[in-house]
Amino acid sequence: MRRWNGWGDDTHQAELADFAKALIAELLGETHPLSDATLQSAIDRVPVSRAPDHPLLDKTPATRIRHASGQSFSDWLQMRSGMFENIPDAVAFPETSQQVRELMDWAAQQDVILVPYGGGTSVVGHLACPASEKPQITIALTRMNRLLDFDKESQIATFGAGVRGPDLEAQLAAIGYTLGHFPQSFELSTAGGWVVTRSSGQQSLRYGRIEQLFAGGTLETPKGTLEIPSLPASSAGPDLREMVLGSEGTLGILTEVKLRVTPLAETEQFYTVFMPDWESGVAAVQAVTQGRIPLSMMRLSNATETDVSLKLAVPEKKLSKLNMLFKLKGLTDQKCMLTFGLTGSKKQVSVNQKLANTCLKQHGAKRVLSKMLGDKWKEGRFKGPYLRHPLWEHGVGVDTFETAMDWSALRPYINVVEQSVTKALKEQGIPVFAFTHLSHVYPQGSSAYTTYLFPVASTYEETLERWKIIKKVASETVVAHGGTISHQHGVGRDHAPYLPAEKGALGMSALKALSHNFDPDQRMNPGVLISEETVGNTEPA
Ligand SMILES: Cc1cc2nc3c(=O)[nH]c(=O)nc-3n(C[C@H](O)[C@H](O)[C@H](O)COP(=O)(O)OP(=O)(O)OC[C@H]3O[C@@H](n4cnc5c(N)ncnc54)[C@H](O)[C@@H]3O)c2cc1C
Repeated sequence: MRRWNGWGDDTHQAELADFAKALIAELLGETHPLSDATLQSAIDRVPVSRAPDHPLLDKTPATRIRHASGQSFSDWLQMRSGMFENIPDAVAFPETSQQVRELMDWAAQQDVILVPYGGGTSVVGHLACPASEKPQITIALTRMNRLLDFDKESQIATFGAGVRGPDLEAQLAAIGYTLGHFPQSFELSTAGGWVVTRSSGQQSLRYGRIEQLFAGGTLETPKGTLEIPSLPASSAGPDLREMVLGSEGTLGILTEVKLRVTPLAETEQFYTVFMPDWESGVAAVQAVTQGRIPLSMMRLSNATETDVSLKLAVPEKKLSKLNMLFKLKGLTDQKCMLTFGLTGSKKQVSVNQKLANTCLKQHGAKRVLSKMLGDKWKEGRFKGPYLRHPLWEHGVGVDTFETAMDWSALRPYINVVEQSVTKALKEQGIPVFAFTHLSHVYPQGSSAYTTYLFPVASTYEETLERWKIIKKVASETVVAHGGTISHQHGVGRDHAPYLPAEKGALGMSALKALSHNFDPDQRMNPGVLISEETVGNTEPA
C-alpha cells in the first residue's frame, strides 16, 4: 500500500549500509532522528469537515490526510509529525470528464476551493493549501486512468489525465508503443501532473520533455470547457497548449491528455564512462549535444556525486578493486561519472554508440565496468527516493533543487552553488553536504540538479527553519546566476516568490490575467504559481 507519510509503496524498504552511516557521521557529525506520528494520531487531529454534501465526496479523515500534501521537504515534515497546516475538507474521485465538470459547477454554487491532485508527487508545495475560510475540496484524478483512444496512424494516444506512469506504459506496451516519459517519480506521478508542471523525464534527450509529448486535450475550467485540438504544427496564433503547460491546477482540471507516442524500441542500452574531471565532463556532454549525436539520456555527476554514487552502488569489497582499476586508468578523485543511454533499432544504436564513444574519448573518457555500471543506473533509476526513509530515520534531512541555464552561465553557477548551500547553516555551526549533476542537456545549456543532506534539529519547527534557510540560499543563488527557478519541478508555493525575477512585472500581470480569465473567483488552487504579494515585483522575495 502507498505510504501515508513518505515515498512509495510500503512493501519496499531501502536500507543504509554501515559504511553509509559512517560516511554520514564523517560529513554531518552525530545525527538524531525525530519521532514520527502514527496515522491514528494524525487522524485524531483531523478537524470536522466543512464540505457541503455531494455524492462524489469522501470525507473520511484517513483519505483527507492522504491527500493533504505532496512530497516537498516541508510536506514531508507535516507528514512525519502528523501536524498538517491544513487538511482538505473532502476528496472527490471522479471517473469521467463529465463528473469533473459537474464538480466544478457545484464548486461555483457552493463557493468552495478546488485543488486538483494527480499523483501527489509535487516537491514544490503545490498541494499543501493554506487554511482558508472556504471549504477545500481536493479532486483526485486517480480513477481517470485509462487509454481512451489510440490514433495509430498519427501515433496519438488519449489518456485519462490521472493515469500513473507504470499504468500508462503498460497500456501502451500492450499495443507496442511507449511515451518514453520517465521522471524519477514515474511510479506515482500522472500524465496530467506532468503536463501542468512541465515535467521532464530521464530520457528527454530522445523523447523530449512533456511539452513535446503533449499534443492537446481537455481542460475543465470554472468558465467552461477548453478543448485543445491535436495538430502536428500550426501557425494559427499563440499555441493554447502553452497556457495549460505549467498552469499547475490554477486554470482548471486537465481531464484528458493527447500524447505523442513512439513504437517500442528494438533495443536500449546504458553505459557509464569516467571523465578525468568536471571540466572535461562538461566539454564532453556539450560536444555530444551540440554535435546532435542522438543519445536517449546523459547524466554527468560531479566528483562528489560520483564518489557517493559509487559507494552506494558498489559493495565495499568490490569498491577497493574498482579503485585500483581507476588508478590504472589514471583517474583521480576528481573523476566524474558520465552515464548515457542509447535507444532505437539495433543499427541506429550501433552507429550512435560509435559516434558517442569517439566524441567522449576525444574528451578523455575512460571505460571502467561501463556496461555493468550503466545497468546499475537502469536498475536503480526509480529507487533513489526510497532512501529518504532510512536517512530520515537516521536523523538526516535530504532535499534537492534544480535549475537550467545557458552553458555560458552554468560554469560560474556550478562553481558557487555547492559552496553557498554547504555554508547556509554556518552561523549555527551546522554542516550541509551537497553534490550536483547535469541530467537534461541541450545544445544551448543544461539543467543542474543539486542534492543536499543536513542533520535534522531536535524539533520539527527548528528542522523546518533549517530547511527554509537552505532553500532560500539555493533559490537566491539560482536567480542571481540567471537560472530558471525550476527546470522540471515547477513553481508551486515554494518557488512563487522567485517567479517575478524570471517573468518580469508585465509577464506576471499577463499570467494573472490568464488566471482571472479562466477562474474569475480564484477558486483553483490559490497561491500556487502566482503569489499575490509578488505580482508586479520583479525582485525575488
Ligand atoms: C522523488 C521524486 C522525484 C521526482 N522526479 C522528477 C523528475 O525526474 N522529473 C520531473 O519533471 N519531476 C520530478 N518530480 C516532481 C513531480 O513528480 C512532478 O512535478 C510531477 O509532474 C507531478 O505530477 P503528479 O501527478 O504527482 O502531480 P501532483 O503532485 O498531484 O500535482 C502537482 C500540481 O499539478 C496540479 N495537477 C495535477 N494533476 C492535474 C490535472 N489533471 N489537472 C490540473 N492540475 C493538475 C496540482 O493541483 C498541483 O498543483 C519528482 C518528485 C519526487 C517526489
